[in-house]
Amino acid sequence: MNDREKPMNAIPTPDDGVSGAELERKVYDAEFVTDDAPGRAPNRLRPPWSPRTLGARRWRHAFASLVMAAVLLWRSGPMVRVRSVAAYRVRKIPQDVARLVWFVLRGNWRWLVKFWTWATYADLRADARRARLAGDAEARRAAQELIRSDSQARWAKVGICLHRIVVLVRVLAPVVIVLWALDSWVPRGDMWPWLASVYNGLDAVWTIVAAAGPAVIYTLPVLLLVAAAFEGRDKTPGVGWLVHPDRDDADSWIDERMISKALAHLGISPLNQFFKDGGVLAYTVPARKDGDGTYAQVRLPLGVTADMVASQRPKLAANLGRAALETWPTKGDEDGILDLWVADKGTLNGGAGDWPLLHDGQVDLFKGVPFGLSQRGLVINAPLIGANWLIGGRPGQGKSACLRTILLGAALDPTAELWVYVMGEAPDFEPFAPRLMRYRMGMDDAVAEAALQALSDLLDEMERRGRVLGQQPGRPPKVSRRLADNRSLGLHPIVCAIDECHELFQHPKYGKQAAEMAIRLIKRGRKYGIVLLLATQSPTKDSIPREITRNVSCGVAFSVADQIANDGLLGSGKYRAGIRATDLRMNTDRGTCVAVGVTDATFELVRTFYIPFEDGIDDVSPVVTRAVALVEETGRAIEAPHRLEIEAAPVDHLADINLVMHGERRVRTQVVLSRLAEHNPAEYEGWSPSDLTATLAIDGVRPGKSHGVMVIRAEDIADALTRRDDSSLPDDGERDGETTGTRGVLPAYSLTRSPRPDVGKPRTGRANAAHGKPAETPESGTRPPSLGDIPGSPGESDGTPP
Ligand SMILES: Nc1ncnc2c1ncn2[C@@H]1O[C@H](COP(=O)(O)OP(=O)(O)OP(=O)(O)O)[C@@H](O)[C@H]1O
Repeated sequence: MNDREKPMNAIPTPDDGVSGAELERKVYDAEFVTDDAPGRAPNRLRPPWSPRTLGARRWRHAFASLVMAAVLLWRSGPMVRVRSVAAYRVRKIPQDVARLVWFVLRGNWRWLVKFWTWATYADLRADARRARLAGDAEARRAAQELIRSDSQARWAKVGICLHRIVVLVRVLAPVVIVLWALDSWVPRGDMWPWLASVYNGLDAVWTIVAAAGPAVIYTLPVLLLVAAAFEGRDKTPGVGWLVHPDRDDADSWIDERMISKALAHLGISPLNQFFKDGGVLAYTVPARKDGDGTYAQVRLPLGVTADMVASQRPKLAANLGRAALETWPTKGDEDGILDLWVADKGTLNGGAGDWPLLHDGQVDLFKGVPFGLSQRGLVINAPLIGANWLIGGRPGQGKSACLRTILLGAALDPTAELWVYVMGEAPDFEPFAPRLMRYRMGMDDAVAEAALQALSDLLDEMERRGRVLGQQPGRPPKVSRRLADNRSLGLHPIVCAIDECHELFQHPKYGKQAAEMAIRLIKRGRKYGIVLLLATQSPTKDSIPREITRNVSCGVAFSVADQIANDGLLGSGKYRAGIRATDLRMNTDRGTCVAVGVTDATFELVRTFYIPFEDGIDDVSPVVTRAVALVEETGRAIEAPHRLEIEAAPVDHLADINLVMHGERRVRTQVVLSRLAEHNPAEYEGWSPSDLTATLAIDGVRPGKSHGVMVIRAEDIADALTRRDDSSLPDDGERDGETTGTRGVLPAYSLTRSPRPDVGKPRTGRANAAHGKPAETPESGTRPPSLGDIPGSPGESDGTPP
């Protein structure tokens, strides 16, 4: 390459055939093309790879990153909040200073008043005055006596104090004088070493006291000022002078002033009048951070109820700068107390996150199953034992997913027995099949019939459990973890879930019976570890019996259309009390529900955990596999476990009624019923007056009327008993050998249940098809592995309910 071909900025090398001097000259003549910033003198001599250039670049880069980070920090949420507070405080400085001065003055005045009250017994004197005006001589004498004794006690205390001071001075004075004299006459060097070190220690203490003295003297007035300002602070609720921002800053927090302001603009006349007259709301719980939001409790003024505020929820939310879903005004302990919880802006939009038991963990059903996050951001453990659930909402809002989460938790308790009935074509529970003892899914009658059979079997099981419990030492009133763990008793938890249950209750053939049985189970099964989980799209009074909605302990409502559906799921009056799933937005708030009965709180706004089972994602099956392994590990079986069969002790209703008459001539039927329930809850709890009438009718007794109320007469019962005893004498041809005790038991529910002639007819529902389990069809001579499958138990032979 000749010189002309070389680029201007090429560096000549000795190989180019130039001398060192030429090389140097050429270098000076050349010009480096650098990418330095314009305006800066080009670094002609330093090549871009020189260490100094690289170092400078690194510095520039570091500086740029630093600036970038500072900008990001400046714009971050917490910084914006800090800035807004700081700006707010700066704006308020003059006002705050004036307030502080006022507080200090008022604080001193309050101290003076307090001292005066204390010194002159002003409060007790006022009591005495009031008593005298009221003519209450006793109270006046008591107040005067109190003043006298209090003043004596006060002077006695002063005397004791003075006496102690004198004693102290008497003891200390000689010691101090001796020490002082010794130190004055004897040089330190001549003293015993221990005495010298005592003096050195005293010197050190004195030096510290001398140094700290001035500091204390200077800080004391400041402390006094702070204390006076604190004493003189505004004590009316809702007034905070340090940190409360205005509406502009409402994104960050809510305080009493903002709540009062928001309430003052709801358009509720008595509330408006209250504020107009200068009223100040009393906050029984001042606004405080509560989970992901703010909670406050307000005592409303005369003429205003919490319901009135709840009905203005959208306006209240707007006044507080929140969405309606983020604002929860509800009735407190009384109608006049408003519980208000306001979510931090936007926090409810996030999901609940991963289910805590997704990858590992086990469940104790007696402690509950994690199923969602409360509005306070805490994990809610769904109570199952002793509870029944009704889950509802508009289609596609997360009911089945919620039911699946609860069941999946239940599956992780190896002692739990699970039954699932899906009254529609939905594969939501297919992956559960290996862990389920009973599973039917489909839209045909056979599934409805199987569900009815399940309810009937659960009722039988309930009776059996009642008897087993009755035989245990101490007659425990309900199943406990300890009893459930005792396999020989068969008292383990049974969880029966019915998805789209309205299809069952509205079934033309089985609906009525299913509803009756479900009601009995819900009312009485809780004690016996039997749990019913119902999910429905349609919680109206036609689709779900009123008695069910009234008696379930846990109601869960996803987004619902109206007040009827809301109260059907959560209980009547909930809508009026401000507990409204109607505010949950369809699809936007999918997976979020309003739940009652799941905690001690009046309601919870729950973001439910979601365990996906759709679009090729299946997080459910691995948990089910784990659950099955757990069952196997504990040596249990998914199939019908052994259950202790206790011979049903024959219940003699007539004798029981006679017993609870307590020898009285006439007893009201209602009283008899409550005494019977007390006497034998397993048998009589849930009995209605018509049950009693029907039972008495068997023995020819009819309740009569006395003073307008239905009563049972002791003489009628005694006659019936005599008649019965006579007719059961051995020489009675017809009833030969039959004693009272062997006449069999009339199952409590038989009064409301009629035999089902169709049991045993062909069924066509699908069962566990995906998992290779045999379909439960009568043709194959099998029926669902039911509680009747215990050897020797009734119904084993023909599959007919007892
Ligand atoms: N907790 C949740 N978090 C996030 N998404 C959810 C949650 N629960 C449900 N979803 C979404 O909502 C969809 C519908 O849920 P799901 O099938 O449980 O509704 P559903 O109310 O039972 O509907 P349907 O009444 O039609 O049976 C799910 O496929 C899922 O994508």
